[in-house]
Amino acid sequence: MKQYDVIIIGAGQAGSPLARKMGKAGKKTAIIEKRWIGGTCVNDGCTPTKTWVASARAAYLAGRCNNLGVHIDGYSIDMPQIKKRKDDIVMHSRSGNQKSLEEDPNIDVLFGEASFSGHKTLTVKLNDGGTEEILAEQIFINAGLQTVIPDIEGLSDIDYLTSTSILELETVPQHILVIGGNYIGLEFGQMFRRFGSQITLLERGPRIMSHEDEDVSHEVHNILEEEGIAIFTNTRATKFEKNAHGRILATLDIDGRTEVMEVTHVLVAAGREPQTEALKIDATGVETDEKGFVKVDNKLQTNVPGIYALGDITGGPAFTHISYNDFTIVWRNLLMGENLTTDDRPLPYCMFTDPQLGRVGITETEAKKQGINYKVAVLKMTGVARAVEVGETRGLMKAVVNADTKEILGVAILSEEGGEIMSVMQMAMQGGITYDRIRYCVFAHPTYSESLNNLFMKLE
Ligand SMILES: Cc1cc2nc3c(=O)[nH]c(=O)nc-3n(C[C@H](O)[C@H](O)[C@H](O)COP(=O)(O)OP(=O)(O)OC[C@H]3O[C@@H](n4cnc5c(N)ncnc54)[C@H](O)[C@@H]3O)c2cc1C
Ligand SMILES: NC(=O)c1ccc[n+]([C@@H]2O[C@H](COP(=O)([O-])OP(=O)(O)OC[C@H]3O[C@@H](n4cnc5c(N)ncnc54)[C@H](O)[C@@H]3O)[C@@H](O)[C@H]2O)c1
Repeated sequence: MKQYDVIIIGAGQAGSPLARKMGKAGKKTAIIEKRWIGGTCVNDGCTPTKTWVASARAAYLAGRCNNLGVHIDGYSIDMPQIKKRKDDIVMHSRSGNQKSLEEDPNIDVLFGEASFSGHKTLTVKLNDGGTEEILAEQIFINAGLQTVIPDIEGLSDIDYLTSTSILELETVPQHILVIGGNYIGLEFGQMFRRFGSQITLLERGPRIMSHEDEDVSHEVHNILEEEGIAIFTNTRATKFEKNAHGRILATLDIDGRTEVMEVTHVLVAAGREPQTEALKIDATGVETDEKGFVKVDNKLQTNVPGIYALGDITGGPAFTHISYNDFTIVWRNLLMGENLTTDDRPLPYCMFTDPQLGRVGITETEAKKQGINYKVAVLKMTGVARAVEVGETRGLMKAVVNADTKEILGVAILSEEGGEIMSVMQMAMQGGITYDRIRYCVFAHPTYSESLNNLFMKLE
């Protein structure tokens, strides 16, 4: 059995940078990856999807540039080229990541699936064949999530798509039924609508994006419908079958009413679940919750000293920047003697629909629930000079503030580059800048951020 100082399971957004830091610190390190270096974000998450969102936006702009007085004869979608551009960007990132790990003499990269065979021992079923037994005092689990496949009659008999397999398409599907009305369903739904697919989207809850405020989710709903996406809420697919023409017949329960719909493709976007089963984690005594997420304390250590878990597998918010922040906490605590925790870290995120939804802090619903004496400011993008000038007037800016202290508690920016505007607000929130100061802050004209003046003037 080969002994290491450190073993890392999963080369995702926390595992890869942690391996590099451990190797650099002279620790004999093994990193085990069953698929590709870089994990979900680089290979089948953020990077490829945002690359495709950019192509889809180009199509959208081409379709409406007449409004700006620019006439083009028409445009067409070259899906093989769109895919190749995405593949090139992914490969560039993946191979750069892999090279940086393989170049370090202290790091062994093992391609295979890891499972625990004992307290701090692992068996790696190598992708090339054979197995390897390894052990270490310090083990870091960064195994991430996988798509949840709902238990629906006939689903396993049709060739359904997931957020991973859809990225291999070289043709534009005629009609996609999307199951799930949150990040993955909405980003892919809008993107493929812009590539030319007919999109029908099902959400089992009463509205899409159920964790956002109702007015925000309503606005996104309207924007997507305006682009031609059919959205059914309170709806579930109950059965799938193939007809004689090879098309898919989906039986839907739409708010209690049954309807059969013919589609060509089904995209499952109903959530993601932890990849703990294959890890055989029971052998270690590490505790997981009822869904299989690894339980950790605020320094990301499990109940077994020396075994840590980072990123999505802990059940925290499933975002790349959170996984990366987990890495920075563990690395600085263990190698730089710091005493950092996950307590009170901000949670910004951005949904890359167009317009984007940039979000940080609490929603109005949460403020109400917490009994805070709050005030809300809302500014429609039609009232933002920059938005009018560039012709991007869909969406709104919303801020929730503490009425007593003037503290900014949360914002939702649904606008072009909403993620960037949200980040300006995040900096203010972290720096303790209250809304009354932003109201009279001098911003360059005419930028989107300048309209934060007007947003907070709504509170006068
Ligand atoms: C379609 C899509 C779009 C997304 N877009 C965004 C976005 O725009 N912004 C954002 O912040 N987040 C986005 N996310 C979420 C983001 O990708 C994840 O939060 C992030 O990748 C999590 O990183 P991680 O390090 O925790 O896990 P991962 O990146 O999933 O890495 C885990 C790695 O562990 C490996 N592994 C698992 N089990 C084993 C095992 N037993 N043995 C060996 N290896 C194993 C896996 O193969 C994987 O490579 C998106 C996700 C998806 C699916
Ligand atoms: N821009 C981003 O940051 C980004 C983009 C994509 C994914 N992600 C991450 O990936 C994770 C997974 O995203 P997701 O959208 O797949 O999952 P999700 O859990 O966020 O949303 C799934 C949606 O599907 C619905 N649903 C579940 N089962 C259903 C069914 N049988 N029929 C109809 N609707 C059903 C749920 O009510 C929910 O609205 C997210 O938590 C997010 O953190 C982030």
